[in-house]
Amino acid sequence: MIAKEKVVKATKQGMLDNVMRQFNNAADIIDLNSNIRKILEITNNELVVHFPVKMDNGEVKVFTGYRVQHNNALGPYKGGLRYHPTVDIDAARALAMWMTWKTSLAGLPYGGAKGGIQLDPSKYSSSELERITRRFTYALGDNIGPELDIPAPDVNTNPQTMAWILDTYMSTKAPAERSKNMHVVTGKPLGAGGSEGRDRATGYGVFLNIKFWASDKKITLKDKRFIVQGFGNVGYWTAHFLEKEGAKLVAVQDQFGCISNENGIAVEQLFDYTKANNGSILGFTNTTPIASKDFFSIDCDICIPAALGNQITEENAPLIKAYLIAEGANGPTDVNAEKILLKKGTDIIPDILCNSGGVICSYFEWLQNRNGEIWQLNEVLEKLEKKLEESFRKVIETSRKKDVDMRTAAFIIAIERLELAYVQRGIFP
Ligand SMILES: NC(=O)C1=CN([C@@H]2O[C@H](COP(=O)(O)OP(=O)(O)OC[C@H]3O[C@@H](n4cnc5c(N)ncnc54)[C@H](O)[C@@H]3O)[C@@H](O)[C@H]2O)C=CC1
Ligand SMILES: O=C(O)CCC(=O)C(=O)O
Repeated sequence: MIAKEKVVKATKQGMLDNVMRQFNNAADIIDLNSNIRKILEITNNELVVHFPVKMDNGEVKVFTGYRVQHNNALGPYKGGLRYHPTVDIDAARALAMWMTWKTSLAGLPYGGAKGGIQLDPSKYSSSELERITRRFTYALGDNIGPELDIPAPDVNTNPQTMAWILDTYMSTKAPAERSKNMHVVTGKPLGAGGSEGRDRATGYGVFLNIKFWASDKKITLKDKRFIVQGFGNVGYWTAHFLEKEGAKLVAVQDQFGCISNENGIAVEQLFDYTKANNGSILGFTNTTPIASKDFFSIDCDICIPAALGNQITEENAPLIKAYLIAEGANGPTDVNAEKILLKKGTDIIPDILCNSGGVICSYFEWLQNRNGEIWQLNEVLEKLEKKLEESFRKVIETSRKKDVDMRTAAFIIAIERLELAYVQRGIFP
């Protein structure tokens, strides 16, 4: 049973402080019912687990895992699992809150959750990571479930991780119940109940949002120069679709460093190179290494942060030359940096809209598992585009109607949907 103790308001600087400031800003503008504000500004449930795992050399290590469930007024909790040294309770709280706003904005029947394990996966073998994931799943027990809380991939987790979770979770159920639990996680490999298109869904969604934005501004993406921070699932697929549209990748940053070429970096070749180079972009042909601190000041049209939170700060925001920031990552821009950017006329497609293609496709996977259906790739991508376009239009319209930036508009839509749910249920008329 998860402890029911509710968390106090954000006190630390960082992602939690950021998401709380974003929430309070929108809640003030719509004069959110004070009772509903009390519910939304804290998390429903928080689980912290310490679990032992035997390493390849026989040593036992104890790991710390988290799952924070922020809100489920609109449906089961939903959100990814991150394996990274920066994962802690505040990071999980912040990321869980963003999931609540994201699923609400997308019109999905979900709430928000997030979690993960505090570790550096590059230090462990594949079989160690499998054992860590399986023990974590046992530790989470029935605090996750197909109609309760549905994890998915995030930083340093992938379809394989989801398949281990599925297999472990199913093994705890009676044989006749097992196949009814396929939708306990999404982002699974195709052979293990995954959906066509989930691999590319987040990056495709980032790309589509950029395309909708460009079409709204009556500009074309051909020959536009873009930079990407993070060349993992989200960064790679975003770059893939932008390149297909005729845009030019001029710099990339990952955890190992930063490379640039103003004449363009070939996305598919870079992807193949990273696969053969332990995931690193460094040393790729025809590129110049540059200092990571200079990444955001590179001359370009579009900047796509697709790695970790709080990357665009008060320090580097004034140096950014891009006129559009498309947030592939969750929480990449801190609130003070955003003020600087908006003041100088930079547009920002906010994370809860820009990267929502992933969770929308997860919803499609969940529906397919639940209903015993298998959809074709084109069907998935068409449905995804339709949903994303609806969200984008709503955000643009609200932003114009209320004369607010796109993030504030997105938060207003998300919070108002939750407010309506509480009010209509008669809990807080
Ligand atoms: N995978 C998904 O479907 C979704 C992911 N996101 C968000 O997108 C972001 C990236 O996630 P994924 O692509 O799934 O992760 P990933 O694990 O596939 O890739 C992460 C990338 O970020 C780079 N990176 C890590 N630390 C860095 C640093 N300090 N500086 C620069 N680069 C760094 C890594 O080298 C790697 O290229 C995260 O913020 C995640 O929450 C958002 C929605 C859905
Ligand atoms: O696909 C999902 O359920 C959630 C993905 C995620 O963690 C996110 O959107 O940040």
